[in-house]
Amino acid sequence: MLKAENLSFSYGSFSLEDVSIEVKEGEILSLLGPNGAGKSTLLKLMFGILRPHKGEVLVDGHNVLELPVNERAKKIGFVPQKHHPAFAFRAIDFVLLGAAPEIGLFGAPTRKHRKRAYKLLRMFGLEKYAGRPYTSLSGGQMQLLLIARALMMDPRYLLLDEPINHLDLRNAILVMKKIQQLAKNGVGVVMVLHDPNMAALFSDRVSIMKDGRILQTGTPEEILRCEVLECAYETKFLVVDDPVRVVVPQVV
Ligand SMILES: Nc1ncnc2c1ncn2[C@@H]1O[C@H](COP(=O)(O)OP(=O)(O)OP(=O)(O)O)[C@@H](O)[C@H]1O
Repeated sequence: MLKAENLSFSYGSFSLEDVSIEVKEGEILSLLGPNGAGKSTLLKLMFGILRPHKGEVLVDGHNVLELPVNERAKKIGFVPQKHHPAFAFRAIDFVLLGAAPEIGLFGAPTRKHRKRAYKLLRMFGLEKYAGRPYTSLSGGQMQLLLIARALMMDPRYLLLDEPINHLDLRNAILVMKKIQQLAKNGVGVVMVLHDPNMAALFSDRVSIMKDGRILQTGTPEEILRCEVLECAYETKFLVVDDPVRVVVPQVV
């Protein structure tokens, strides 16, 4: 279980207050909420990049801040929202960067690391791009590569910040299906999404945030309702349930 318990944190004028969420192995939890609600901040707290002023993050019972980097990387993988590589790594070398906590600053990847990196490229259908510069890949391919990099240490939990941002629908579905497959293989996933319909299709549970707080957590059916969405986004919505739940903003 990856568990954030009563987290509080602030950056000057913004504060996250008393936030608790948890995800089990094999479960997908989506985080929704308007811009600036604190979703990315919550993921960074869960990964241990930020230190909460109050509360703690426990991964399988261990405080995430007390784990050595190498141990934490075996537990949690993180895919950040923005990525600007310093230079044009080849796709295979970019994936190998995910093993850095194990390799260390002065070490070199072993045969085992290379084998795993190629296996991940194959898993995402990217093996033919292994030698291509990361920066020459499409948005969807880059997103898959970022996820592959986060999987190098075979983590039990994956934190994904807007994994389908900027992707067309075909690539978005491709990435979401890969995430679903990882969850079927036992990985616990927390992902930030902006599209409630993707959350409805691919999540076991949804948490909705506003102003640094969790408004509500529940099944997609419990959360993706007009009252909850209108409270979070201050916009009118239409929710249709046939044949699947569809959320549409009301524009008239
Ligand atoms: N490094 C920082 N220093 C100061 N304020 C920050 C910093 N990072 C984020 N913030 C502020 O904290 C608040 C929450 O930001 P955060 O990125 O967590 O929101 P979010 O819900 O992920 O937003 P979005 O959907 O736009 O990505 C915002 O008001 C943001 O401006």
